[in-house]
Amino acid sequence: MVEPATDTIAATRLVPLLKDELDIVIPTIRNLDFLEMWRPFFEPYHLIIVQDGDPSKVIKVPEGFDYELYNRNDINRILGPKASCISFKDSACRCFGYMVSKKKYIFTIDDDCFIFMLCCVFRDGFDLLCDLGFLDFGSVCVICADKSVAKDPSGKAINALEQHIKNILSPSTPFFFNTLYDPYRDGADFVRGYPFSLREGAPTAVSHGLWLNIPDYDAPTQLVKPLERNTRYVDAVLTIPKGTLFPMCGMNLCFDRDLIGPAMYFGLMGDGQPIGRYDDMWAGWCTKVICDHLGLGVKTGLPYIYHSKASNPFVNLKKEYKGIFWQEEIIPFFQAATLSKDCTSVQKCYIELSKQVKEKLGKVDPYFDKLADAMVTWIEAWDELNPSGASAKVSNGKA
Ligand SMILES: O=c1ccn([C@@H]2O[C@H](COP(=O)(O)OP(=O)(O)O[C@H]3O[C@@H](CO)[C@H](O)[C@H]3O)[C@@H](O)[C@H]2O)c(=O)[nH]1
Ligand SMILES: [Mn+2]
Repeated sequence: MVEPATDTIAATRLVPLLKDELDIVIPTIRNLDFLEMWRPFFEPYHLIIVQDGDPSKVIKVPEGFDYELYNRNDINRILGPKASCISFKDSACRCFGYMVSKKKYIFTIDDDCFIFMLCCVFRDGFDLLCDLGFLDFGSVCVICADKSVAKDPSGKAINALEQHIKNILSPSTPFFFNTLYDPYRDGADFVRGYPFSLREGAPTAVSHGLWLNIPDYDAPTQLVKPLERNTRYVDAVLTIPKGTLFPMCGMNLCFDRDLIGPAMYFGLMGDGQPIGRYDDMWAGWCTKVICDHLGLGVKTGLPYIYHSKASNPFVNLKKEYKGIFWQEEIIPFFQAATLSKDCTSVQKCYIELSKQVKEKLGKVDPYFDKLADAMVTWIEAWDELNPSGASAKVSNGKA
């Protein structure tokens, strides 16, 4: 058993921020041994595991974690006919976890993502990861190849979840760009010329983290640059300006469920669908349009996680290829999308958006007709499981 560095355990045990207000959602078709690496950070939190693929397969959850696990049979049982809006055989299934959660915040992470400072948290983390087949022997930490404990500028071991929580609990600046990045971080502030009337900022709805080692590239880029690894750790958190879309990746993502949860539908992907790997992208485009409309902020940058496994670029190309040309029509659609002023809730915004998808993207491909209908089903299911006014303090679901 790999012993985590004691100072890290102590550091993480001291600050399990939002322990009872945040759920960690993990989509998986693999095993969950990766949780051992995250134990000091994740053990205090409730996990919602969405098991994709064959529901008869038993997914073993390491001892000591508080979790609920849903497979396809559970999704069908809970949602009935509305389960048709939840993708099968695609990481898009993770959005079911957002719907069944009872908490105010969600952090979602893939099962091949690690604390990128592996050797900084677990002296022998690499050996265990190599034993588990996640890494080739001889890998070195992408940041501190000498395997010393790397720290952030304040000298603390990096805690990805804590950074997301800091991002989400501090305001965003979507209306005017601050050139010194996030003005609410220690050691930064608003620069000269920044209007004082805007310094209160906007509520942050989304914190979008990044990845070291395997970057989240599309299949063509993966094919052209199979050996490219991201080793650039940029110590910055940025608000994505109002009116600007971005490609949201679901690998390392945190959001405020009360502020934007109903917009985080990851679409119809995978089995039986003409497209895959555009789940998080679709959710990100809908989310950003709605955040802009409601005056909410979206941040990107820290924290980084270490993404260990590249999915197969040829399989990815088959999943993505329609998306690669459809997105040349989808992006202008979202860039031009406007929501009426009586769209005062996320649900109303989302239903309005679904009507525009049907009207304007339905002519691109009949798939978007289906997707628009699924967007409505998603909201119906969300409202059924989350009757408005339900207390955010309701206890966790069953394991
Ligand atoms: O059919 C599936 C495939 C995978 N999963 C789980 O989803 C995540 C991501 O899977 P994986 O790491 O294999 O894929 P990546 O290409 O690295 O993922 C990136 O692309 C996006 C795909 O839409 C994804 O959000 C990004 O992270 C793992 O946890 C798999 O276990 C699944 O549930 N069903
Ligand atoms: Mn991956």
